[in-house]
Amino acid sequence: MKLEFSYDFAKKFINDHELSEFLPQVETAVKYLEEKKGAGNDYLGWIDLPENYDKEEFARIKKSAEKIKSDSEVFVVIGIGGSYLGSKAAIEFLSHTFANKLSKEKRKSPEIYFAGTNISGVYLQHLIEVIGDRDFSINVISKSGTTTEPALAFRVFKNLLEKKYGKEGARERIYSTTDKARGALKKLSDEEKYETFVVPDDVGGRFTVLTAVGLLPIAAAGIDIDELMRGAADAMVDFRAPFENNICYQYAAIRNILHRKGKDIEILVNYEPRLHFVSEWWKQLFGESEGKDQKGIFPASVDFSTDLHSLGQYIQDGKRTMFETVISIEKPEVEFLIEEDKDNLDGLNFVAGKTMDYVNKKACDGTVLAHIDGGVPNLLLKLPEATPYHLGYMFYFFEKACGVSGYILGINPFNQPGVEDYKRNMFALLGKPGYEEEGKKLAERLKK
Ligand SMILES: O=P(O)(O)OC[C@H]1O[C@](O)(CO)[C@@H](O)[C@@H]1O
Repeated sequence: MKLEFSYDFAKKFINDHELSEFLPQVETAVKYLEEKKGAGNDYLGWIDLPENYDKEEFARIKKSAEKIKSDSEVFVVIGIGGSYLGSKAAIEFLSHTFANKLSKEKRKSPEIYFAGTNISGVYLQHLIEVIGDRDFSINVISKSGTTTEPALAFRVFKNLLEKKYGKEGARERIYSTTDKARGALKKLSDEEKYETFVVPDDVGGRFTVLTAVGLLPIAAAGIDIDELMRGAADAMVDFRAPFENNICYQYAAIRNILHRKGKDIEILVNYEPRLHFVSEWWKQLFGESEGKDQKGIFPASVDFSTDLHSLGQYIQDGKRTMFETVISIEKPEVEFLIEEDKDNLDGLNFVAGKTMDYVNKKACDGTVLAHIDGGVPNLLLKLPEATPYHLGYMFYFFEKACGVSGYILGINPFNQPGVEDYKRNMFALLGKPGYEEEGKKLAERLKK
């Protein structure tokens, strides 16, 4: 088993005939995607990426990762949105939970931190303090090269590197991932002769995890990127199957059927902290792809059992506008045994001799049943284990499901016009040349 999908716990909410009646819409969406006939069809490079990628660049990624591992105690990855979430998801999912806190010998790769994901001076200052006087390298990732958050962070770390190692030395420690021909970062990278990797033209930011955008940081974390790609390649083949054997299309269909019944929110649920950033990646993938033209399922996420003690009440009992997709990992990496306590003051001796994972899975089963009883359909995704192969497989599963689902919804899943509005306002308020008039109007509105 590579990944299992079941909608048994949504059947109470969907009549048998609905799925077969929905089939023509799925088939049209798939046709749009595979024949590249739909809106945004110039951004479909991710579809055959697992076999059709730049092998020379892939080898260079591995070589650079080895260099980073050998000459850096700290590696700072600078990027935002699709330029960081894929690698962050993979690194968190596949590494030791406290990797940055392990000794160098145990870690076998640098401490990895992300920057350019916010506009916080406090965050930057604290990260600089964490690096201290240790050797470090950076990977600046930006397709446009002008996104404010990473551009500001890059200024900071580029200066820091140049002060510490001189211009020549810094050049050896700056890895740049950007457009192959255009943009501010490409220009600088060429001038400074940084080791440069490409964000392909036909792959939008949120679909770039299997390009250099995701792969260099993932490889630098000591993760086997061949296995990641192998998983994605298998998914690419498996998810060309007809609907009845294709869990990717089934997932896309079911979420849309539920959406049309008023389930406007999909909550991605996990029971393992290592999945937290997979959810963050998934939220950008679906949110930026589907939320447009005043339509779309709102993608949310929770970390259970933690959030059962906060949002659990709402999910069980609040407005009935949501469904859940639960990801579980079948085989835990660690069998953590619960011991007998002679006083048994907490009354938990009845689980002594069981593993934490056993209890966790019972919490999951119990919650799924409680939530469907409360009117929340549950979809289940079972991942056999936390390996690069299975993650690559799941990344591709979600990417293709997102493309199909977006076309079912009747939007262009591959653009993101809405994210420009806040940027325009921010630039105007900051007094960026060319935005003066707009800036005055906005300042007036803020006074009221
Ligand atoms: O790689 P860039 O150009 O810095 O963009 C980063 C992110 O910003 C967005 O363009 C919008 O905020 C995302 O789609 C993208 O993932």
